Amino acid sequence: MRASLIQLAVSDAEPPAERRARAAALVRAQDGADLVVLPELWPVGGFAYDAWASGAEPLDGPTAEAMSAAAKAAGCWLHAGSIVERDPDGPIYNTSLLFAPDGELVRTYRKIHRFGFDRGEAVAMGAGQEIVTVDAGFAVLGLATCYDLRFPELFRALLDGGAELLVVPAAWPARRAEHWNLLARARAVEEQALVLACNTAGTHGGVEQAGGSIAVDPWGRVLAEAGPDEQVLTVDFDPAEVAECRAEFPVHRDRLLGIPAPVQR
Ligand SMILES: O=C(O)CCC(=O)C(=O)O
Repeated sequence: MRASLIQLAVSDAEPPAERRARAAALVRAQDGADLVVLPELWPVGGFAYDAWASGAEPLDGPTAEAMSAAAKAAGCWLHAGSIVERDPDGPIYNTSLLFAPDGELVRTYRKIHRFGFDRGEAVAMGAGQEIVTVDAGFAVLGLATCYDLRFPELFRALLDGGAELLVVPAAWPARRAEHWNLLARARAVEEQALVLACNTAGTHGGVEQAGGSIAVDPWGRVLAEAGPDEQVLTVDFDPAEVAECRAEFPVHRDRLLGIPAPVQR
């Protein structure tokens, strides 16, 4: 299987419609790939908080429409990264979109852990409530977004939901690039899963991005890794390796289920 991680450079200067057209053209060009992944919040300029409310879209809005057509044209699964979703009955959400090769929007995932560091996302967005796994035929995908990477309990829940391939779009700052790389590998080792983690490049909302999109196998080995600038990272992977790794080293068999409450002495 082949994946393309489109590490898009997102800048405050590029008008959203141009960025959307550019992203769609990049997806269409990946016609040899089985799965294409875009990063987090690229349609609204990532960290450009001021653009979130005005850039919010419904699930059949212009980004979903362009990405559906691009997935169909390329004939591949497309994790289109995330948009700011406008829910007519609620708050806005940081929502990932997953399209099948026929262009159907098969699942969405609302980011559960909002980035509370500078309060921006935690104040502006609603929190997702649903753990999302999707059987894509070649593997069961587990969906998470950016800051979620810091919360291993989510990934354990994805494992319990059958996840074999963890897909993580992000807008991860350069300041914590080592965390990004280390956590992507840690999640692969812990869950004995493949990890495809696609970041943005460039600087948006005044925050320089790490790039460094990464593909990791279930043993924690790096299959491919991007540099800091815009690029399409292509990687070949074998979904069967997940079951092989879990059979050869069945660590999940030894899990402590029903962890007792801590005792303070
Ligand atoms: O956890 C981090 O260091 C970055 C998280 C982040 O930028 C996000 O979730 O948007």
